[in-house]
Amino acid sequence: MKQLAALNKYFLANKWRLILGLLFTAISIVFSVFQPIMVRQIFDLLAHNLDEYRLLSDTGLKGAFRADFSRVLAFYGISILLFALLSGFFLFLQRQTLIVMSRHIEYELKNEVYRHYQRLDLNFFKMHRTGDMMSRITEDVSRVRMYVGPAIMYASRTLFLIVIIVYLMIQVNPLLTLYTLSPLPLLALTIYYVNKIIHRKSERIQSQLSNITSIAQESYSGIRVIKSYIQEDASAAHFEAASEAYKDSSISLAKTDALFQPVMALMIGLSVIMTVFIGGLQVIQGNITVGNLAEFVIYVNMLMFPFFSIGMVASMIQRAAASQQRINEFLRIAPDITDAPDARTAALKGGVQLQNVSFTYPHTGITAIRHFNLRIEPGQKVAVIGRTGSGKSTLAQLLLRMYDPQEGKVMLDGHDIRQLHLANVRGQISYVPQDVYLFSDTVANNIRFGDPAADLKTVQTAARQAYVEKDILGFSEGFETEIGERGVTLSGGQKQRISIARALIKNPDILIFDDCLSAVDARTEKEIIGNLYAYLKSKTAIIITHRIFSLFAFDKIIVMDEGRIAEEGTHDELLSLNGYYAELYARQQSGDDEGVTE
Ligand SMILES: Nc1ncnc2c1ncn2[C@@H]1O[C@H](COP(=O)(O)OP(=O)(O)OP(=O)(O)O)[C@@H](O)[C@H]1O
Repeated sequence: MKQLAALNKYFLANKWRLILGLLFTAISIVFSVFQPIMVRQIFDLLAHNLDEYRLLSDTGLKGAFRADFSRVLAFYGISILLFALLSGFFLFLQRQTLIVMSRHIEYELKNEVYRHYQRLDLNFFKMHRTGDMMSRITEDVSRVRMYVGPAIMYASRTLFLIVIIVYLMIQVNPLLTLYTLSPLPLLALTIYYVNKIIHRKSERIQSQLSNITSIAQESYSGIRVIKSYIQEDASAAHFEAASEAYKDSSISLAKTDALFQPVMALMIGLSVIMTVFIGGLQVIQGNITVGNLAEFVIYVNMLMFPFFSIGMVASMIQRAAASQQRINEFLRIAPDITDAPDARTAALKGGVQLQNVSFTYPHTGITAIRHFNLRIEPGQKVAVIGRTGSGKSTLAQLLLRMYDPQEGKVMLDGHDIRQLHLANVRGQISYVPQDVYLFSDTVANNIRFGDPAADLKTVQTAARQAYVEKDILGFSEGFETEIGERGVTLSGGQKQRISIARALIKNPDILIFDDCLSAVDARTEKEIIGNLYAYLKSKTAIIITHRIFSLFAFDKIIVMDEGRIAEEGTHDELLSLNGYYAELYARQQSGDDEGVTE
């Protein structure tokens, strides 16, 4: 249960709601125990006065006696109603404080987990499944809420009720109390175990349901492949099998649920019978009054739910502890890439230097960069070419400080990148990734992601520079067109260019384009490069590519191979080397490969 201690800070932050909630619970219970006491008084009054009433039957006082007695009964009736209303009112306030508190804690915990995810390194996201991360922030947080709200509410109610009622019962007759309460622990235990079985079955149903959802989702996304391979029937059979497993589990849960109520009723019945039987004997022996017996029967009924909830609360707490442990597991992971204690902020001009850098991906052990040295002066344009898997994208990740190299230094304008604030580094570099990602939002907002304060005119200019404005104006709602599942479907080339516009609008000093023109045709590519040439005039640009852009006068071209620089120089210098670059150029010229962009 120590996992749940992590939630104490939230209780502290919500202490007034908690204190008031507990106070309202106590008040509500005090009002509720008046009812059995008054019932006892009515019964005793009745028993006592009935004989007197019979004696008066021949006198004229009978009518007056009845009227008086009716008034007393009415007084009791109204009082019971009043106390029930007051108890109900405080019960309402109890829920308004404790359940509201649990919703606040749920909100704060969810935000804490989300904020933590945002701070974690890329490595964390590579090592954990998205579904796992999502379930910890949704289902696990919901289970924890059951502890911080309902479990506390039921537990405090149970505790107060049991203490007060058992005290009152003992006052009347300790022996009868013992007999009456004896079946109740059994009830709590039964509920606990039945609840565990129900929970286990519900969990299975939940995972089968998510399996069904993902099968359906995959088949909708891959419908073109399914149809073209005529796999509709196989796909339906796959879905049916998953549905059947879900149906069987649901029926099994319904059976357990159906048993639950009768078992409860049996236990309650047993307690009441025991009370009436033993209590009746006690009345005959003159140890207690008939009123006490009636009072006891009400107490037993009042104790049923608290004992029932002991089992429920115990399993709620167990589940919450398991969930909180899963949440803590992630919250305890600290990002490796953080600001150094003495981190500084610098206005970068665009100088980039890598000194003997070696980098191995921590979770796979693949060495992607080996003893790498490179110097780029501010304002230089550099092309990075190389076979697939040669480490080009990894180089970009190191410049953005998504990872720290195990050896060597990455420097920006002479500052070790680890000595600069992370936000300072990433704020001055624009990166266009290889696998473009656009959010489900409007085109304009997707571009604005690079500069949230940008007005429409600036957005339009960036789109024009990325040579995508014409395409956007062709959409039904122009820049306000929604992208994503429910919006317009963009071509790969359009996505790439919107992603470039997003990088340009940021207006940084250093830009890294990671093979981001692979999906556009040669003519469009030429236009973009023409536009970029003007835009990049005073900026440092690193263009990772598989194609040779001979139009673009790069200050330097590097050819990478297995994480090292294999060739380095200008276009002409590299051609004269007669190496990989010259070979690629020749291949592109002859049309064996994609054409050289000219
Ligand atoms: N996130 C990662 N985790 C583990 N290994 C990785 C990761 N990204 C890349 N690698 C590995 O590092 C090596 C270099 O990959 P990288 O993506 O840098 O190559 P690349 O030259 O950009 O390739 P491409 O031209 O296909 O994009 C490859 O062997 C690759 O499998």
